[in-house]
Amino acid sequence: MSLELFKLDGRVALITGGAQGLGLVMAKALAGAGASVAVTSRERSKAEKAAAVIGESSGQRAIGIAADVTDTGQVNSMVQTVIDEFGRIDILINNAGINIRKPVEEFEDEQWDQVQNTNLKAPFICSRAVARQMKQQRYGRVINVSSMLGSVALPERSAYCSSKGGLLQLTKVLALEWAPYNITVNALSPGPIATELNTVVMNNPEVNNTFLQNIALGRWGEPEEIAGAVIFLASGASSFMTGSSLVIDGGWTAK
Ligand SMILES: NC(=O)C1=CN([C@@H]2O[C@H](COP(=O)(O)OP(=O)(O)OC[C@H]3O[C@@H](n4cnc5c(N)ncnc54)[C@H](O)[C@@H]3O)[C@@H](O)[C@H]2O)C=CC1
Ligand SMILES: O=C(O)C(=O)C[C@H](O)C(=O)CO
Repeated sequence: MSLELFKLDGRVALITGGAQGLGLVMAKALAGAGASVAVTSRERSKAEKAAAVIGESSGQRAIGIAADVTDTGQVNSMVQTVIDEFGRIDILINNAGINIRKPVEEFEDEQWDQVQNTNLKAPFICSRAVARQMKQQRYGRVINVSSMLGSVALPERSAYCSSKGGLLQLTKVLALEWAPYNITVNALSPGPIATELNTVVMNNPEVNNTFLQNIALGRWGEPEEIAGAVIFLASGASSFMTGSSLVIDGGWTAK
């Protein structure tokens, strides 16, 4: 056994929403382990800027692609661009996600749909889009970024918790369907990590305090603290793991 198990030389990774937050950290981590990467954002300039930063810091080839992951046509062309540019696609990280927090009675249908389309439907259509290439290669790693809130509930997060719980189930079904092709499908379930998504929570002293009381380690996670887990799930080190979820929550769910 050696660290070779974690190396990603020659692998090609696609990270949705990879221009900031956890997506950017994961893209940097995979490039640091030897992978070529494609990062996507709805804004071309953001995607290309992130790719330039990743390429510079890792020495690996990195490209930025503009795509809205809720649009099937854009997703299919995003995947085709990766295959045209790199000749293959080994790792898909379904990372793009949003949250809308409000009581159920105040939720509008469009807001519910927006959360479900981004957090649950998009991982479905992105995974479907890479399936043909990964099956041909007889190799693939799909990583769905779910959440601790896929299994733990919090008030005012009806759409978010439902979407992330659904994503854990989608992960299992894809794992079963694609196991015969040597494609593994796993979820990453982070707990509270200090990113833009959580600014509103961190800036509310009362809610922030409740969060800190629930996190056994007593602090928010830093985005870089998920890097090791994503390299594990993307590499040969996790070869016998599929249909599972890796929880990185500072001990919240252990309480
Ligand atoms: N930060 C945290 O505490 C946790 C985050 N997560 C999940 O991690 C993922 C990344 O979140 P963060 O980096 O924290 O948030 P973030 O808000 O910094 O990043 C989310 C990214 O998704 C992109 N995105 C949203 N809708 C999109 C669309 N329709 N098409 C393309 N891109 C789109 C955004 O532009 C942004 O780049 C999300 O799925 C989130 O639910 C899960 C558990 C904990
Ligand atoms: O509490 C919220 O609201 C969040 O958005 C929290 C994180 O995004 C999350 O998924 C924690 O697991």
